[in-house]
Amino acid sequence: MRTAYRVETVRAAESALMARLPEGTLMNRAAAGLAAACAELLRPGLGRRTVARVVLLVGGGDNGGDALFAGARLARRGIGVNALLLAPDRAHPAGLAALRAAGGRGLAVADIAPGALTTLLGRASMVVDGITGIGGRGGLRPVAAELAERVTASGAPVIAVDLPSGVDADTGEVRGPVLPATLTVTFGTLKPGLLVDPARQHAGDVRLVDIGLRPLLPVEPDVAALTPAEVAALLPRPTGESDKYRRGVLGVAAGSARYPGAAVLTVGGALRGGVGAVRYAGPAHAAVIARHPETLVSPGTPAEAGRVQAWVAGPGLGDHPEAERVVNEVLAADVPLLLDADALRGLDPARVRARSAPTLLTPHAGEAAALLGVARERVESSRLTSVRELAERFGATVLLKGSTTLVADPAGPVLVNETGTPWLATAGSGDVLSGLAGGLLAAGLAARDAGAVAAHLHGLAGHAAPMPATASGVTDALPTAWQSLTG
Ligand SMILES: NC(=O)C1=CN([C@@H]2O[C@H](COP(=O)(O)OP(=O)(O)OC[C@H]3O[C@@H](n4cnc5c(N)ncnc54)[C@H](OP(=O)(O)O)[C@@H]3O)[C@@H](O)[C@H]2O)[C@@H](O)CC1
Ligand SMILES: Nc1ncnc2c1ncn2[C@@H]1O[C@H](COP(=O)(O)OP(=O)(O)O)[C@@H](O)[C@H]1O
Ligand SMILES: [K+]
Repeated sequence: MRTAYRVETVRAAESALMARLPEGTLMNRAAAGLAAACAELLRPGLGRRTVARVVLLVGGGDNGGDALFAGARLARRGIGVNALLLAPDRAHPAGLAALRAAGGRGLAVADIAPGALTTLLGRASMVVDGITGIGGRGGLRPVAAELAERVTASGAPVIAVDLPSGVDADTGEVRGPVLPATLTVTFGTLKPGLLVDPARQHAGDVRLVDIGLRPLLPVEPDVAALTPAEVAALLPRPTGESDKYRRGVLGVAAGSARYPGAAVLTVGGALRGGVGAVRYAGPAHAAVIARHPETLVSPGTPAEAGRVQAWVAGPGLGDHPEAERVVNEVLAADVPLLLDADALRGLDPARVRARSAPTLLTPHAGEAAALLGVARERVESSRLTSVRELAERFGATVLLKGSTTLVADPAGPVLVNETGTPWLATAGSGDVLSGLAGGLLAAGLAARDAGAVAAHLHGLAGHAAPMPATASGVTDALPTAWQSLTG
């Protein structure tokens, strides 16, 4: 797993580690990793014998200290380094002394004329952002924000130290001005904000520098991303003893006379979720059988459909009374259940909490907002907080779809999917995801794993589908995605 820890945990681990090591060791390790990353990016320029010039943005904390010590290392290699000090009286004293001793310059931002600043930034091969790291509070303050704007306008590549300045390390929220980076060099461990949008979008590529923190971090992270190998290990595979019933049967209650396509797409995803069979129950049975002849179809409701190991309900059900009956029946079934789309409308947390079998809810931001009684924008800006709140409120696993797909249980780490692509934002692709995750539930995966594995495969299929991707194209690309994981 790629793991991320919140600031409080990082600080506790850092203090425990610092107590065992000579003063300055951790900052020295951080600065060495940062300088190496900068030098690597500068190398092509140096090869053409252009003069490399680096500008450091230095805040009043240790994030600025990292930048200054890294700048000193670069200056010792003959690179021109200018440090712009936002709080000159609080700039890391040892870091500033090291930079000056190595031939670099420290300048108070307030003392630089606007024209001189434009020239400095215009000539910079790169800008190193050491304004704030894990000590940053809220969006950048006015002086830092103005400087950030000038840097962005200059077009110079920005290397963020630990985090892009202005983002919330713990939640991935961005509440005000921020300095977007080309590359973020982070220390000891990833922070949740480097994995979760909108902050993640500002981090560029992320490189983790080992400073020896890992053994001091708790086993359980706050946020994690499954690696491809971990996803591959979770994929259900038939064995010699398997038959179609033992592999799992998924029931699908989706689609309506008005939306038959939702049934077709959900079943399509379900058939590629590693189950032995898919039962479809509902009014779109003719459309389903026409497209997927391997489906066991019936026109009735879930209670009449026969035995299944899990249910998926919701996509395209519509909002008529029959849809309500369908949702009531699957809520009463004592097997794992995935509820999406129309099945989420007005869903009562008490009814979900009362279930003894696992429940997986898969809202997009609008559906999540309705369930939480907040505005959609609040969910989009606070994805991590929102998914945790929903999981807690419903006592269920929640997969929040969108620019970063997150899967949360009421307790424990939130899983983030890293394979997604905005091409998946196409009508019906969520239906495919529901079927796929439902298939994995029926095959025996825990709700959290089913959600995370489905999101991973769905993202890979989104990349593999012919452009521009359609929901049917994503469905058809799922075997390619599956095979890319299993070799
Ligand atoms: N601990 C360790 O072992 C290691 C830590 N390491 C490094 O230390 C970093 C943490 O350092 P830190 O704790 O000093 O906080 P930091 O991120 O520099 O921010 C505080 C400064 O920012 C300012 N400021 C705050 N908000 C602001 C805003 N919105 N807009 C503008 N300014 C704002 C704030 O001002 P103040 O509120 O005090 O007025 C203060 O000056 C960490 O990310 C990593 O890089 C590495 O060396 C590895 C070892
Ligand atoms: N900006 C985005 N980046 C990556 N994935 C996205 C983005 N927007 C939507 N998606 C994905 O596209 C799918 C859309 O699902 P959903 O909103 O339920 O649409 P529909 O109801 O039309 O099927 C989800 O898997 C979601 O995570
Ligand atoms: K920073």
